[in-house]
Amino acid sequence: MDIVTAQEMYERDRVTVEAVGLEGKMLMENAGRAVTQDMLRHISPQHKIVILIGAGNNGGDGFVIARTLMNLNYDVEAWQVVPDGKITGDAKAHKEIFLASGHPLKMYSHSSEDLESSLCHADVCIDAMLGIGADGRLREPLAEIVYLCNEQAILRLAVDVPTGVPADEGVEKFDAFHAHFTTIIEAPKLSAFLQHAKPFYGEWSVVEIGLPKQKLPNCSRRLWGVQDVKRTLPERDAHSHKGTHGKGLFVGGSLFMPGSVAMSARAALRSGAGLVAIATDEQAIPSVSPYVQEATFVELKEEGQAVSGYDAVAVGMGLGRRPYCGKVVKQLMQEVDGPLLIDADGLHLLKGSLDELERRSAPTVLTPHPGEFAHLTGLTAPEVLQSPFVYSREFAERYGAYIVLKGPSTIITAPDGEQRVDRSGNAGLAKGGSGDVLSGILISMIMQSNGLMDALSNGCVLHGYTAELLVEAGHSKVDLLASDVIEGLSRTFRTLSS
Ligand SMILES: NC(=O)C1=CN([C@@H]2O[C@H](COP(=O)(O)OP(=O)(O)OC[C@H]3O[C@@H](n4cnc5c(N)ncnc54)[C@H](O)[C@@H]3O)[C@@H](O)[C@H]2O)[C@@H](O)CC1
Ligand SMILES: [K+]
Repeated sequence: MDIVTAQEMYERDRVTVEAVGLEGKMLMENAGRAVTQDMLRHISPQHKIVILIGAGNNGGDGFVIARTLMNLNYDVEAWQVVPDGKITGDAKAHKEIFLASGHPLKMYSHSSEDLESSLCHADVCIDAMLGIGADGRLREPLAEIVYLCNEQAILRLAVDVPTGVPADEGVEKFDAFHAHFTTIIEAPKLSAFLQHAKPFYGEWSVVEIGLPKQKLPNCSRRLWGVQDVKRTLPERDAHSHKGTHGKGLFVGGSLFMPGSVAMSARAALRSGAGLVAIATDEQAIPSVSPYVQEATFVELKEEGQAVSGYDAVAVGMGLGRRPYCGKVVKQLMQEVDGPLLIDADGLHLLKGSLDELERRSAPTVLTPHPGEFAHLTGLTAPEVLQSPFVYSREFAERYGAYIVLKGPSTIITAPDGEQRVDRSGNAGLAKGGSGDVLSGILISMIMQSNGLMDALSNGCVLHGYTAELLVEAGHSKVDLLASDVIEGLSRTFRTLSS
């Protein structure tokens, strides 16, 4: 499923109207009906419903939704919250159809008392005030109406985008309708994946309104989920041997942080890697080896390691930040001629050798969380969180690297700017060790897949989906450990192949 900016959505509407002749009025009818159908999941015939209708096409959708619900005999009060003169074009046409159908329309005047009393007696409030056309902070009377709605103990449903939420990234502060559920039209907008905007959407679903898929412009962003993994995960060949599934090297771990590299290596094996070697401090080997008995070991040396003969290398997990570790990361960037994944301490140390990153011709994968990405880019973490799509694309293009920007919505970016979003997982993953496990799964996927983007996207979903399955099957989001996710991979692979 594509993920679009407001501009890209307008372009899709334009192409639909111009290239295939589906008129705007017809699209609005489709949109209103599809949204109603979706919202009926949350509405019962006993509910009193208030629908709030704004000036633009989002309001136009509102007229269609109100008419559809009224025709189905639902108890609906439709409120137009802007002056008549502001309603134009397709929205005006649908207002006329609404009125000609004999349905009553209430007008919001300067005093909010009437609307407040209606909201007080309602069970459900549908927000069709503002969609992707929101421009700047909410102006009156919308700001006050949104405040009133958010104050009520009422089920709040939003059409396309909750009023006040910018569709795109880059906006720091806004007031907005706090929806429990949002029905998004055709494609989720960027803000549905931003930490500060996402809560306003509540749970969301997407409805299709008849845009001609074959004619739409290509989109460089898409959502990646379990179905995509099923479609693209390589099958294990019955005639394969351990070499077929790749030999990975994990560089990291230290006397006081032996667990990280151990978990990465074990996660790689659990997700199908054929052979795993670990380069770590000599003193760490006795504590790492019992946890990953299948691994072989090499001693991590200040003067450099032998890096040939591996299909992929990961560095950073539990490596520490001792002065010589920076040299280790630099040496790997210079000498690893296959895929190199840099995580955790490796990312911290990378900051001093970004020129090496730019020089690398083999693929490099960076797996930062927003704090690590902020450190790498010189941005602040709030800046990263406000505009993760644009900043990760800029960095990936500039340095020719793959970026896996981790979070509740993980954004995976290729050097050519292609982006995938994985929103699997749960709060149980917000624990030490999760990143190490993810790195192990990613290395394993990199070694077994043809394309790097599929490998990274599938790895992220496998990690998140495993946490979901574990919480369904008896764990809680509180007790879940990163090591449970490693052991849970067996259930995930079984589920995916059934
Ligand atoms: N053909 C299309 O373009 C379709 C559009 N659809 C709907 O149309 C929406 C987009 O329509 P529009 O482009 O008309 O935009 P909106 O309906 O989001 O709103 C634009 C209007 O809101 C007012 N406004 C903007 N910012 C404001 C603020 N901060 N405070 C108060 N008022 C503000 C403007 O005066 C303008 O009249 C989508 O979200 C979707 O719901 C659907 O009907 C499907 C088809
Ligand atoms: K809305």
